Amino acid sequence: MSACQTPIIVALDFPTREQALAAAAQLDPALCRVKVGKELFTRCGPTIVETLASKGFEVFLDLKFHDIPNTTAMAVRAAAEMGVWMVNVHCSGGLRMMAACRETLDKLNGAKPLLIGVTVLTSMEQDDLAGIGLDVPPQEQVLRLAALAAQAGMDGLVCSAQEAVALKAAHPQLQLVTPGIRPAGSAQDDQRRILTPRQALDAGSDYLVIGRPIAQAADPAKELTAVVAELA
Ligand SMILES: O=c1ccn([C@@H]2O[C@H](COP(=O)(O)O)[C@@H](O)[C@H]2O)c(=O)[nH]1
Repeated sequence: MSACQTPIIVALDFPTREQALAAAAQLDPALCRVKVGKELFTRCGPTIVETLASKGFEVFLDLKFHDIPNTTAMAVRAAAEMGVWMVNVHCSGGLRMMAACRETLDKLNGAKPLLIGVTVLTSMEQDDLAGIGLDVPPQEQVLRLAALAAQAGMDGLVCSAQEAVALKAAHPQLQLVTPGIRPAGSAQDDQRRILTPRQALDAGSDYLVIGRPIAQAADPAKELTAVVAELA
């Protein structure tokens, strides 16, 4: 049973172990989980996950695996054996790839991470999709990938909170993990499909991924407390 009482996941996108741990030291594991992504993991490796877990944090390993079914399933198994709380793969790897991950996790003994499929990155809008040959609105592509993820038995999706209402209607069993969260007044940065924390929760998001607005703030604890208050 998690000690965390909120849906907030803080993205620790830092180039060094010291910076990530300094930010984490200002966060309370009762108020948030943490996310280790490509930059921090590539710099630090699995020990950063172990250290954050030893400090009481549940860790979302956000490496967005995307490869052939066997390779992806073995990567997911390695993440599970690391003890992470959540792991993800790209839905665009296809049904057989996601099903291989599901099957591999189901065969493991002990606690298993939540297996989450990434739909359309929250940094992308319709023009970006057109650029890669997908001339459809983001929500249409998200729903198409969500149907595949549901068929594969995934636990949830990474999507924008802007798609949460439609996704909860179509697939109520899938947990929605939503980056692109911007408290009112925060910089949009490279994100495109954004909502505020309150809007995201009201739309049906289960977990809110927030990086720069909390982790890179002068006072991360204060920013986290403000988001917790907005959600109360
Ligand atoms: O569609 C996606 C999938 C993952 N992310 C990750 O979430 C955080 C968001 O950070 P912010 O600083 O709040 O923008 C970041 O680690 C991304 O890699 C995403 O933004 N969108």
